[in-house]
Amino acid sequence: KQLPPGSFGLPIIGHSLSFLRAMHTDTVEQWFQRRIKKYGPIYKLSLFGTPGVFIHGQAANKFIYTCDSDTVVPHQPPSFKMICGERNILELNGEEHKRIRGALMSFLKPEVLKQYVGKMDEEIRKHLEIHWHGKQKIKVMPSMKTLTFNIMSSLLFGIEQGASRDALIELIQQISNGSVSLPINIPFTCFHRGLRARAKFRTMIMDLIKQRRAALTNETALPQQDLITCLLNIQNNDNSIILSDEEIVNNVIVLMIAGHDTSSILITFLVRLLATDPTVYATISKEQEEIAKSKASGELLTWNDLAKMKYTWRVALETLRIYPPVYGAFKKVLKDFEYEGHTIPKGWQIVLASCMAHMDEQIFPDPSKFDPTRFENQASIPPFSFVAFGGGPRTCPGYEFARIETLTTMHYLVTKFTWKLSCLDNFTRNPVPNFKQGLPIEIQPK
Ligand code: HEM
Repeated sequence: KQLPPGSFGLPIIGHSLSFLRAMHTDTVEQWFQRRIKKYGPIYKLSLFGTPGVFIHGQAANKFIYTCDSDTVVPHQPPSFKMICGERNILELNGEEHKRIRGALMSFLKPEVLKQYVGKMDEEIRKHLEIHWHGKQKIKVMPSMKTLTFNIMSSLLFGIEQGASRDALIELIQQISNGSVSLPINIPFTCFHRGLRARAKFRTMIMDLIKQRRAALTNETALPQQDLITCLLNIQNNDNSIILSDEEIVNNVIVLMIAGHDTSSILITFLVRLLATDPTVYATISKEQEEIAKSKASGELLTWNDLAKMKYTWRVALETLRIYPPVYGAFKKVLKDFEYEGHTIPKGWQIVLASCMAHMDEQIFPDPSKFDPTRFENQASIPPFSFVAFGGGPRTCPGYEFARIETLTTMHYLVTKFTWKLSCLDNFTRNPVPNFKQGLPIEIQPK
């Protein structure tokens, strides 16, 4: 067998410590590049106790994202399955994955989500009214995390502001921390807290399922009122249910984890960018003010308004190119395969640095330059080279959801406030970007 070049480093520890250090200092790209110089573009390494192969680039993205699920599947830490549940979208493959994904898309597709622009708009205005108006200083990152969490609770579960929602945010935080922790179930560990939070969350969602099922039977709920109602309402051709109640619980947990951290990071980077790039600020401001002028006072944004925010979305995509919330992916090898003349053995993991393609100067000339015009003609960007939302059959199903909440939030921030950075806050990766001080800004109403 022609295994890739490289080394597995220290026994058990492998390269984990220096990799984690690179994540913390957001120097993962340089970390990978040093080894590329030494071993070439494909090399073996050992991370978190598992041998693996590092691959990157547009061709590698295409190969992995479209590889059949008998050969390569997503690889989550063992704690993820124990806390989120066995039947979540990230653990399932092939037909099972398709079924779950199809069910989630029945709510997350644009045709359904477009009805919810007004609801998101209300959540965002309420949030700014409570947390921004009348304030001089804001920590953007925690504020945006609360906002995206609230939007998700309202749209996915129909849980509006109040005690249940506050309880939920705490539980999801514990579940999220526990899902990527060492699976040691003794009091005071993150994992233990995560398991307890999951049990409480499960009870809450099971209660909601009962209520929504009753409302559907009495015809007091609309079929697409929220994600849970939508999932209960869809059926196979023979009228059998598509998702069991347990599957609904498992997948709602994954949606909450996958959805609220990522969008809040994008919005936080946009706020930072607008404070430091006057040209981008002026152009976004003009676009958003024109839309605001076309609305009556208090009128909610619509799907058509979002379609006019073309420049703002290009800026968001360019922000995702340079600062992708999800930098890469770990995958598990189920059977030996050949890649670029190397054998990748069963049992290894693939460390796919998918977003390294964002800095490929053959595809994105002068890649460090912030240039939203790159996204003027999206069709001209080669497939699998802009992968902030992944690619292939597992492309992020939350793209449209993220687009609506990002554009609506930016509309109200730009038309209602001006701001400047309180300090030059840096971020670490953990594994998603996290501003050390939460990105503090000073704001003024417009
Ligand atoms: C800016 C915001 C977002 C970014 C950058 C993002 C990024 C990604 C990426 C890169 C993947 C693929 C990971 C892989 O290949 O291993 C993914 C998958 C996923 N995302 Fe997102 N995401 C965002 C927002 C959302 C939202 C709002 C939701 C839910 C409403 C969501 C739900 C999911 C789910 C369920 C998956 C797994 C899909 C599957 O395995 O079929 N994401 N996301």
